[in-house]
Amino acid sequence: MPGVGSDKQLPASETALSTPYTAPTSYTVPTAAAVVKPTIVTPSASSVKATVGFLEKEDTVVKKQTPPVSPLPSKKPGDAGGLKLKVSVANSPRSSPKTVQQQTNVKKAEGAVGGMDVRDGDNAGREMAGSNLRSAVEMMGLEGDEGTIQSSVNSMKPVATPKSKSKASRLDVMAEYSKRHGDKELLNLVVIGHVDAGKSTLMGHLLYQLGSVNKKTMHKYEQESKKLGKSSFAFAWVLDETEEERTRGVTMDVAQTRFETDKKIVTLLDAPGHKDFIPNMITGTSQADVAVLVINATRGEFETGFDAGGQTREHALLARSLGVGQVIVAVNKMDTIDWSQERYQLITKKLGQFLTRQAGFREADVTFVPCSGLSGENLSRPPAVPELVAWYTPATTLVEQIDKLRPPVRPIDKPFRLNVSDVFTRVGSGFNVAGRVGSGFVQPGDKVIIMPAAMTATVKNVFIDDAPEAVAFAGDQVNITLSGVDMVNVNIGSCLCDPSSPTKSATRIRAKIVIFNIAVPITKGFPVVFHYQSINEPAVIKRLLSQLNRSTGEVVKRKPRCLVKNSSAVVEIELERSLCLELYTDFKDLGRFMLRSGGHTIAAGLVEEIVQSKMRQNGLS
Ligand SMILES: Nc1nc2c(ncn2[C@@H]2O[C@H](COP(=O)(O)OP(=O)(O)OP(=O)(O)O)[C@@H](O)[C@H]2O)c(=O)[nH]1
Repeated sequence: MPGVGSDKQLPASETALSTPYTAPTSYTVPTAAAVVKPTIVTPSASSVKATVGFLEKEDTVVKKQTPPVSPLPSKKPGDAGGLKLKVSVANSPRSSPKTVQQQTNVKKAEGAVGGMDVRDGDNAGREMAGSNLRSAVEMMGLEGDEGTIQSSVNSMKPVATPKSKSKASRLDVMAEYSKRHGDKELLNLVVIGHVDAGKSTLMGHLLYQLGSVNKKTMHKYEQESKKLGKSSFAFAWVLDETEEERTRGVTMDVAQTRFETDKKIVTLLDAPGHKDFIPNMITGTSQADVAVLVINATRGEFETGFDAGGQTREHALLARSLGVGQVIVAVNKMDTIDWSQERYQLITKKLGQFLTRQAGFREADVTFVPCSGLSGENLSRPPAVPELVAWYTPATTLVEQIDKLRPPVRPIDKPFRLNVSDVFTRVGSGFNVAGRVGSGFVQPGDKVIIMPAAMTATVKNVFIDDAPEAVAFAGDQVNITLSGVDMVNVNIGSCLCDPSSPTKSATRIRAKIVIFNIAVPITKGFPVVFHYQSINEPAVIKRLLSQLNRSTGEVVKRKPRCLVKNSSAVVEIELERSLCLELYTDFKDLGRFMLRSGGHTIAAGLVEEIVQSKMRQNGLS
């Protein structure tokens, strides 16, 4: 079958490094039609406990750029859901689809850290999945066991910060919040997995089965993909929208859309699997509550994805480190192995051990589903293939598993934060920003401070899925019309925040990090790429302050000379330019970051302290 199991490689010319840094952008196609209103859920005490600290986060970039000016493209008939958004870390104007070159600029940034080419990774980490990783993950408060999670994060419990009183007086926010808490729960779900595992096909087919894509559009995709000799990618085209993605059969950006099940309204983020686009995958995953990890069950292909160099482990570890607490493993392409129970059991056993023992997921938060994205078996309808029905009992479909996922706690009682993922003008409403509300809530009429420019602006309108709203809460993807500030003061990566509690802008931070399975130890001056939300920024590990016991977090050595694989430490990191960052103790979901080097993820970290802050440097304000 075409495409099955092929390891898609991009031509070298397209992955070559040439420019040192790219700012993120996003691509939004809101529409008045088929608007799906999100429902915010107040989780039960048990779900709160089980999801300590695992909340979605926001895009941030600190890079001066000319804001693109473009009207919003209109929705195409048959597009899934009411909103389709491409989230990426490339620097194209928001209204243009990403090109391979733009996408690979991310990699260029990594290769050019500190003026040093670290692409080949000779001095960088190789594999994340070390045998001792579990204890490292535990130290980060990511331990699967609930009790241990609690004790691990006790020392860094978020501090409740007061919400803006002026806002609360204008609208009974909690009443509004409860009103929106309808029957359906809102979930942000990222689809991850090794390249070619079938992520886009699986989700495209699911969207089709759920009626989010009409027959006419699907027929069009079938015809057009056939013409290109890529008929097996027809369902993937639902999510892979750009010409480059379709002709190459490679997802490059994170595609965002929505679908509804009986119990959930799901914001779906389809992440790229190719290793060149890990920064984009991080962007998407940092906004997710839960994940579907897609596995290619084909003989030899599961092994390739799971073994050293495959993205299965890296994606799972990244997701866990970025706060995703629940994962559904979709064991896909079961049709290629004749629905073999034996093979399914082998895969679920190996992955189950890895996810719970090394990646730090709780056993109860890992579920498995056998399916075929291509044939549509066991996605939204109970299986009918006799070979599967024979042993898969009781049968649970992918949608039923999604319905069982718990929504996270939305930090609406925290000060307002929105990291800007897009800046644009809109016909009829003027200057807009897009992004996800990271914490708190926002209403038309609110005054906000834009950081790091430190400018005040007024919120004129708040839109969710292109419909005006009286208030938007943490977790909502919004477009906000601003007035009282010049557009040049707002960039992708700027943070809109509550004037009574503005965000911090950092150039140097103290952070607790867990180091993955790196090949070369980290020493003072080690260049890294700092990934925070949707941005990536060159940085340097300036000081190694202490090495920690991976299990207890106690200091075992002060001022170590180097940090080896699978260890944990407190370090000082200097950022090339200032970033709007949050402390993990204040905003647990906004205080996490990843470090990469040489194209590999080498560590996950928590921001403990802003050591140095520069508000106006490098033309950022
Ligand atoms: N036989 C079979 N082929 C599948 C199945 N799911 C996907 N494929 C094929 O696998 C190939 C890759 O599918 P995609 O959906 O593009 O995979 P992906 O994981 O989204 O790829 P990237 O995002 O680029 O990593 C296509 O040729 C699909 O038709 C399946 O369940 N069975």
